[in-house]
Amino acid sequence: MCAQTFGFIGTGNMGGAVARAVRKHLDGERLLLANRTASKAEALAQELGCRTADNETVAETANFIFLGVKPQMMAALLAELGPVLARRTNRFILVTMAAGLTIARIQELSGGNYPVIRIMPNTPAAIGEGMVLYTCSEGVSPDEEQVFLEAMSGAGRLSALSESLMDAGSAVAGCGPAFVDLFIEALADGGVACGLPRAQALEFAAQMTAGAAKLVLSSGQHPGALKDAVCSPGGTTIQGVRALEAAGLRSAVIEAVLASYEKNFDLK
Ligand SMILES: NC(=O)C1=CN([C@@H]2O[C@H](COP(=O)(O)OP(=O)(O)OC[C@H]3O[C@@H](n4cnc5c(N)ncnc54)[C@H](OP(=O)(O)O)[C@@H]3O)[C@@H](O)[C@H]2O)C=CC1
Ligand SMILES: O=C(O)[C@@H]1CCC=N1
Repeated sequence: MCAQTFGFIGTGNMGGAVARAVRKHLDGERLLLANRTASKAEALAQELGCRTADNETVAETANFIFLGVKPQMMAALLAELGPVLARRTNRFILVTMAAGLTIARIQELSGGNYPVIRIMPNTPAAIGEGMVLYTCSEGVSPDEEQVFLEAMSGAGRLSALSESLMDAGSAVAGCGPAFVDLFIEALADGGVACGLPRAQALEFAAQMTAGAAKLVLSSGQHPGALKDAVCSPGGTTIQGVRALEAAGLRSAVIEAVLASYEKNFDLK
């Protein structure tokens, strides 16, 4: 078990998901949770068997300080934490998960050239099936990166990514669960339209989506080839593919990723 303390400020959807993942490889004593609405942190602390604290205590004591607030709230939070961080004499690393905000911006807002790890997680991290992109600032040592990666390994796949590509990666891996959830919901609606009970339609749609994704990853085959393997000549699937192409599915998905990517620039 890791001897470092991990603190979370902001335990909402994403901060909470990452805290759940980190707890798998971290003793409860080493995990501190703070949230504006304290009851949210308290409920999660009860679930995870760890402690709550206020923002100041987390900023004073944690070795890895996860900033789990919305990008629009980051300036106010770091203005509050800045004096506390400036008083610290021991080593700490800020971990930001905020969409759009660069490492340089986090350093500027925090008032110090502190080491920062910028991550882009996603909600499946809560169950160990996440895709977590990360980039380390100068000043994060290889040993510290290793400690961080071990603690985060319960989140799913971790992939180092140049900061210049973080917004693009975010549009695919960070926002993507929402796009896939829409697709699963629509698949289930289609099943209901064909007469399936709702619960079964949803189960079939979700398990199929998980299985298809795992097949892409494990087979190494191009998704186009896997699609071809499903489409029997003169069969049923190709008629569905025809309908999706007529409705512009692929273009719609590409536009969705671009729209999410572009929004990052409003948040900087
Ligand atoms: N949701 C997602 O899928 C992803 C989100 N992110 C990033 O994660 C970050 C959080 O997003 P998300 O979890 O969705 O948002 P949420 O609104 O679910 O969570 C934000 C949390 O921060 C708390 N908070 C706000 N201000 C403060 C403060 N000053 N001190 C302590 N706690 C505070 C809020 O408390 P309260 O309970 O009072 O509202 C809330 O619980 C964002 O920066 C986002 O860009 C990154 C990848 C994916
Ligand atoms: O919608 C958002 O802003 C966050 C960032 C990536 C996923 N969700």
